Amino acid sequence: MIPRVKICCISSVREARIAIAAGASALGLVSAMPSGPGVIDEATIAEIATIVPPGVASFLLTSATDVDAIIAQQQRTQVNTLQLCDRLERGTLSDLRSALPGIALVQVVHVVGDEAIVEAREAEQAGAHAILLDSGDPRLPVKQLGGTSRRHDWRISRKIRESLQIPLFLAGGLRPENLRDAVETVGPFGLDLCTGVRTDGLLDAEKLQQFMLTIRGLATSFPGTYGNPS
Ligand SMILES: O=C(O)c1ccccc1NCC(=O)[C@H](O)[C@H](O)COP(=O)(O)O
Repeated sequence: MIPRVKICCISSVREARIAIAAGASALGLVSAMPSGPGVIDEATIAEIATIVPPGVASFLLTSATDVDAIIAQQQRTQVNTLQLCDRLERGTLSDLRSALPGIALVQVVHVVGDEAIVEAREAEQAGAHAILLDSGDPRLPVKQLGGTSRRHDWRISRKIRESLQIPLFLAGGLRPENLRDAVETVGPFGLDLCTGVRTDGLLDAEKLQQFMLTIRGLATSFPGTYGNPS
């Protein structure tokens, strides 16, 4: 299976069109965060969401930890996928599923150590449709919830992938040069990247093209990347 590609930190309709034309399966739209380079305002997120065609997912990245606030964000922006970059503190994934049928829920787990394995399993059991592994650190005084351009320990990511039945996205420091290693080591359902396809903060069509060509050149199949088919 060739992994899906999610291009994150999309900052304009123009960047969205570039990513879609290059073959991205999903676009990441980053709302207010405690830190990071990719934040845009909600009006722009809503504008971009309107031009995303069927078959391409529009992910709203949120740092909110209150279910009611997250529901309100989805209603304002009309995205089809919510990426929860932090742990919920008020309400549950099950509450979100009930309130927003048809909206996919992707729980981010930051791989800081082995405890991420349990965290990912708990999110699956709580109702996440997919898990996204990233390299932030929510324990810092100013939380890092993504956009770090750092890799984490992909051996832990592989263990997590093997323990899940739901799709796994891998994020954090991905670029054309380490793509093969990432896919062979982790075997993710999808790859998510922000800084690796940007130059001076802007989406770089050439880097993106290089990334997509490298992905398509990966002829190997990776059994088990989407649970167990039985
Ligand atoms: O980019 C940000 O500002 C950001 C801040 C907080 C959460 C997520 C953020 N970016 C979106 C992503 O999820 C990135 O695609 C992901 O962290 C990978 O980023 P990178 O390592 O730069 O490829």
